[in-house]
Amino acid sequence: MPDKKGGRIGVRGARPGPYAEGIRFLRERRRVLWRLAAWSVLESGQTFLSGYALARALDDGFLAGDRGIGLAWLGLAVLAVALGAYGTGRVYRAMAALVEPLRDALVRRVVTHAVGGAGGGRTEGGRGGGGTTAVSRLTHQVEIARDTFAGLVMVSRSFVFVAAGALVGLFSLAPVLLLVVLPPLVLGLALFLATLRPMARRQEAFLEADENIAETLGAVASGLRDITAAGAEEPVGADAGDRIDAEYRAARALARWGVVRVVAIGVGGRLPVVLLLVAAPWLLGRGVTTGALVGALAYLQQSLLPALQSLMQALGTGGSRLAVVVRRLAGTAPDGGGAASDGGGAGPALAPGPAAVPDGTVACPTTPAVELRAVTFAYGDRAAPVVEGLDIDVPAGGHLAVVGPSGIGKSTLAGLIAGLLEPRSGEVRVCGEPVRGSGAVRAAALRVLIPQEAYVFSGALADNLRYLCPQAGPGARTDAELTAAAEAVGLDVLLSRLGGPYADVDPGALSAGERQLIALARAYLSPAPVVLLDEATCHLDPAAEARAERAFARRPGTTLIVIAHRVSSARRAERVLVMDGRQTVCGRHAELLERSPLYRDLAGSWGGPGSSGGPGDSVHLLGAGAGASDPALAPRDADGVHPVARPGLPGDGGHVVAYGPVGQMQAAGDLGDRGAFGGQ
Ligand SMILES: Nc1ncnc2c1ncn2[C@@H]1O[C@H](COP(=O)(O)OP(=O)(O)OP(=O)(O)O)[C@@H](O)[C@H]1O
Repeated sequence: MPDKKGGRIGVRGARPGPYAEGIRFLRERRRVLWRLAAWSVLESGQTFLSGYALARALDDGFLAGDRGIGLAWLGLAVLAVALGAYGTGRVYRAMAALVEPLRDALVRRVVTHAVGGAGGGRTEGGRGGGGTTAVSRLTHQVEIARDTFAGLVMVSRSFVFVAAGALVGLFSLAPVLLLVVLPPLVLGLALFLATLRPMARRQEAFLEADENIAETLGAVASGLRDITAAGAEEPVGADAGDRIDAEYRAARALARWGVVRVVAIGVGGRLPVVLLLVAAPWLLGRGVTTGALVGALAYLQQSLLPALQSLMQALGTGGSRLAVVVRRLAGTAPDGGGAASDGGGAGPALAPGPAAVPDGTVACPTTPAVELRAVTFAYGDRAAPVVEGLDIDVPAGGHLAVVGPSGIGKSTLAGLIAGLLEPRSGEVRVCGEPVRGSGAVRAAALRVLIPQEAYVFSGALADNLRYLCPQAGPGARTDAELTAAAEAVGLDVLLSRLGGPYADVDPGALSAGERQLIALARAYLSPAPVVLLDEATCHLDPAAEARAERAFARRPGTTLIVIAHRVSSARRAERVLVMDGRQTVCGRHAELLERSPLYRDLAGSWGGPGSSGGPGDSVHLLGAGAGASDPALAPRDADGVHPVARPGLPGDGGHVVAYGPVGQMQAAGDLGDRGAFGGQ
């Protein structure tokens, strides 16, 4: 909305939108447009004569017994066709003068933006591969935009001039013909125009659904090992099925509007013919000649109907495609954002969002890095929930250990965070991205899950290690980085023994622990900032496990969640989540030893009580209703620093475990007969 000073509220000084730019582009090329129009008149002359000459040839020539006149009129029509063809050739030349500058302008913008983006810190120091890929992808889109734009201009122009030629011809033959032809033609056109907007929206929805499928299947194909390892075939299959269903629905909605469009073509293109035939006696009675009737039919069948069909086809599909492509290009999002910003063809290299930190690991742009909100999950509709009403916040850079008896749901929790399992209710986010639905692919790129079963494939060790890294651009790993990662997680001995990163590995010849080390180094090298280790070190000895975990804890920008099977793992973590159904609690190791009988038992069975908490560690065991009255929690809640008690959790089964910033514990519960640890 323009404001009183003539600017635009909120966008003063901003770049004009793509459509405004399009209009300006055309205005600046008025001369080319006039040239186009002038040559198009030759085409309309041909249309005019196609009916008029036929009518005259019949009425004044063949029906009047004068073949010479008849043939002369037909000859004139043929001459007009030749002239029209010449005009069409000139139209193409004028068209080049219109569309090539458009292409140049779009390419200039894309390249400028990509180069600027590379300099703006969105690519990792010195690596330009992602920029090259993005530019190549976008210049391809520019070609699509140019071709589609050219097609639209050609077809719209052709319709206007053909319609003008035909209508002038009908009027010249007998004005009363327009009475029969014009109403259905106008009605059909109006109906078609009314379908444009809704159909464009459906078309975009369909394209988006289609891209979502491609994206999901791409992610599934590249993550098959993870999916199999985590036993997530069913939910992943269900997710892909949902997307296929969504595309099916989008296709049906599009098809419904397609029916309206067919009706529009019928009304605008076919109905005039029928009406002309039905009204023939009436028209003949009003002085319309046989030749004029045949000429009118020729106008309808040979000129108007094909022009109308081409227009509808071009505007219907090409218009929507152009709108999508132009919006992406105008957004100058090298990922091809816009409708497909949820991954539609977006390469990770220049994707908007998290910035790359120096070592190529993506930094979480948000904290908490992992959020669970009132998450309830069960394996099956009638099964008892494994996780119920769970809230967890793990701050970016945090280190959480998850412990609990066998079968309590630790791997399930890892699967939920990784987005492999779909909660019955609640929401899971990684670095602010929902792990299911629209943000799933982005979230998947932000986390890496290493399960207990380490998969190593036959081939070069380097290929195994780079398996989760992009080939080029940010996150692509040099040989030196491979060696450094191997050193960090404790794979260095094996690496030397095998003969370097390019030595072949035979998975069968490796021990379970060695395979785990390779999987750990692979996760270490991935650009994902959130690392989930689901008993991924269980085959390592305690010292090797400690070395690997410490490596991840020190890895820049990393949020580490370890499903622990040794007390030493829990002791190393900043916080420990003790999964115990409704008695799930979270706290420091020392606090939990004091407060959680289960944790004490686990620690005991693991072989010792471990260390005690340091000074300043304190614990709030919250009994029924304590959340509201606990003085330690009330001010935080009031300040909105952290959500605490959640009375709205489903049923009475909810519990809240909130893991605040490092060095600060925040927790409370919707307690009832349950408890949660909190401390600060
Ligand atoms: N794919 C599945 N289908 C049905 N039930 C499952 C599935 N995976 C796990 N469960 C059940 O869910 C519950 C939690 O299992 P989960 O593997 O998450 O526990 P866990 O704490 O990781 O166990 P462990 O320490 O033994 O690995 C168990 O009762 C388990 O039998």
